[in-house]
Amino acid sequence: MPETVAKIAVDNAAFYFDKPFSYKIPPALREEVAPGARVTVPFGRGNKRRSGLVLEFCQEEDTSRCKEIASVYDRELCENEELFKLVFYLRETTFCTYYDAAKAILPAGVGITIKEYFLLREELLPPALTPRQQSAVEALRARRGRLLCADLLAAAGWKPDARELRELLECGALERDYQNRRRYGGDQITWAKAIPFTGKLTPKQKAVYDWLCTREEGATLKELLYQTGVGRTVVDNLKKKGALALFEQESYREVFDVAGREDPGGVVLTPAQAAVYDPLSAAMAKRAYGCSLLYGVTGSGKTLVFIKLIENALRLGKQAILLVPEIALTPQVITRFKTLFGERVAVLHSGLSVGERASEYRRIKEGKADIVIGTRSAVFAPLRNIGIIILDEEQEGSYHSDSSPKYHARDVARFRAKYHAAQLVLASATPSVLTFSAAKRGEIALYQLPERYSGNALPQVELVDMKAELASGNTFEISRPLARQIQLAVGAGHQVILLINRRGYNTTAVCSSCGAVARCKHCDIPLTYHRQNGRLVCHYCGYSVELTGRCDNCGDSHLRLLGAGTQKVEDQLELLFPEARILRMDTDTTVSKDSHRAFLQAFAGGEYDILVGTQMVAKGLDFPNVTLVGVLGIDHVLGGQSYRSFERCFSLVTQVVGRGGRGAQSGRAVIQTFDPQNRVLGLASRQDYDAFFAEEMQARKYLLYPPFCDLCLIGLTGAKRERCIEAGRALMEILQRLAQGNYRGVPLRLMGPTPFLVERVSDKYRYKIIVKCKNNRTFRALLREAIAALAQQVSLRDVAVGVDFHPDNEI
Ligand SMILES: Nc1ncnc2c1ncn2[C@@H]1O[C@H](COP(=O)(O)OP(=O)(O)OP(=O)(O)O)[C@@H](O)[C@H]1O
Ligand SMILES: [Zn+2]
Repeated sequence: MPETVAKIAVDNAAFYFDKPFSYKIPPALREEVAPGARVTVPFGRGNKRRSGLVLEFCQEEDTSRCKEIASVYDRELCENEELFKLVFYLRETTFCTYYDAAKAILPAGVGITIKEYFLLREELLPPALTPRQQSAVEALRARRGRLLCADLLAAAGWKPDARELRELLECGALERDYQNRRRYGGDQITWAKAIPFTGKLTPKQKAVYDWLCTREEGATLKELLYQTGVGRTVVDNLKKKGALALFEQESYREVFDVAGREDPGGVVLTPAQAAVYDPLSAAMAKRAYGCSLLYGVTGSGKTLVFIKLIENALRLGKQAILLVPEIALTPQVITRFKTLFGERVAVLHSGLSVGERASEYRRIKEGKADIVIGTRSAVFAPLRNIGIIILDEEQEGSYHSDSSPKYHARDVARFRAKYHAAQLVLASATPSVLTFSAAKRGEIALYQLPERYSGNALPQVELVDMKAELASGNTFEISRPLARQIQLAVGAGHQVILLINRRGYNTTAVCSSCGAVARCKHCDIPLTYHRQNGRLVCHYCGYSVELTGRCDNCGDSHLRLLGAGTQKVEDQLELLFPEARILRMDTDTTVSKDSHRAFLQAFAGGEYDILVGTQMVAKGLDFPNVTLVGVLGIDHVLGGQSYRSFERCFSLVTQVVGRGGRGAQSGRAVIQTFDPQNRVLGLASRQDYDAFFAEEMQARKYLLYPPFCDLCLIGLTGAKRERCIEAGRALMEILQRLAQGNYRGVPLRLMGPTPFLVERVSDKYRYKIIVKCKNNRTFRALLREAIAALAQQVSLRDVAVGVDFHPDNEI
């Protein structure tokens, strides 16, 4: 008799092993188990519990070797056919596992962790026990016969595969037991507070304790670790000694309420804006999929068009998703939309606590919200009846996920818009070359807003030659022309935004005796000095050391700080403009969740004259009183290694220049560079996107880059460099063989293996093979086959293989 089994993909699989396993469905779970359900199953020889995703039901003749599903913990995807289909789409197009795809689609916090215990069965204990078995049994008895796996191993001094442990399991005296724990309730953040203490402390513990004593009300654990540079264990040991207390506290709320209300009907579009709105709203009413690019200069009122389009969607009984590239942008946008649409707006982004996200998710699922605003992952919002999806600043790199699944929000949005027969609108003042070329070829519709709403011209841009500044004796980060403009603007009661393209006080520490740069122990990257905690910090892995001035390379005490960061510029501004009120915003000052909103509100309210910040101040913000924008450190972007460096530089300059002159007064911008003759900067300062686009297309055609081909990066990661290279060479050979065999005729260019720009991160070596290709089903089949063939070579299994179809930083 054939029996129905569930095909299940498990968590923690390498993607070439990610094939469904058959499991029997116990009668008690018949009702609950369905395709899309997340379940726990016994897996492998030890029958350890794993999470898994039910893909489908099947009839099988011989089920004698099938195990049974243990429990069901989540049915989210059973109830949503579209999102379940998205799992398969993500796996096919991004080379992730089924389970990772499901994890990305469902909100964080819906997941579970599985805790593993041992149970003692006294009656089955063998008569004679070894000393270690004896201590294990005693430890179990002390806990009424049930102990966490790890604790039992520690008590007995066993490794997980110890023979003495296996004996007890085999005779049944020990039994494994599992408990699912929902990772919920993340609204809490952990705080630490010093307790009067006189006992002995290690030097590290003492340093932490002394720092904490300076904080009367305590500090968040995160800040404590940042400021003192120690690991969590030091803190835990202090707690054990009774020198500090850890406690949980409710975090701030980011899903805030807004005071006023405004009727969206009161928003009146200009004729130019209406010319964009009319055809798009007509298309929405027709209920057919469409994709368009809204190319509108900074300050042209794209947001107003979004508002009206979304209002129209609601009128048609439909729903909307608005994606923005940065958390920093959400407060302004959310305030605007909440004022207009109130409760109908839900917010989803990574800055929310797990609890907040779960509650917003629920509101969306229950149909209490129809407008979802958020960053990349909000594209997965469980709306059932989407009319429009908008990607604001569609060219931004943050729409691509760097961890598995390495999806691009634009692709997911397209999938969803097609499913719902909805409109997909990509908006930008500087569209990506890819999107603009698609619009030019007529593959997607093109709408333009060439004028600012205010009628003002775009700000006038001045390029300042920093070589000349240096030559004339100004060693400050701020050039004299910029300083003069700041003086004028602040004097007139206007506001200024300064963009600095780095964080930290100084970028690097260099030894003036031997010339060595202070580098991270675990990554091939220089450390960055942070003044707030007086430490050199690795921006890749978080490693940090105290800055002593001593060079690790030669031992001399001649370590000097080089380069300029936000903190240093802030200091110099204070010197130059002692009267001005300065606000610095970067990832270090905005660690706490609510600070973005608080800072931006204060700036909007006129509490500050100058806003200094990293990229987070460059985009999307709308402050009518800003008339001057200064750009420092743009040369870093220009000199970037990516084929998109010029595009990024052009976009960044345009965006930041566009923050000025949005209100009644016109704006000005000053860009400091060591390369004032640079063509891209020249085009950017004239805001000539069309000329830039034409040049860029020529270069890309000549050098073969997107849109003239697709890119694919195959990453090889492992603890040993030689193994990565070896695996890379083997994979190259396999790819070449396939391309000359069954896949003859598939367009393909292979390069590599070469190291990543940063070869080692967190003690792992990283190599890459770059493939220029046509990313379609055939190519992906070839790639799958090649990786599966590589996985056959057992000797290379310690190298992890990953695939990225948007490797913009590495090519
Ligand atoms: N139809 C309109 N009615 C009233 N105000 C408008 C209208 N259109 C634009 N504005 C105002 O003009 C300013 C710029 O608009 P908005 O912020 O939407 O520009 P944008 O195109 O999104 O710019 P950016 O690309 O720089 O983000 C805003 O203060 C906005 O309120
Ligand atoms: Zn590091």
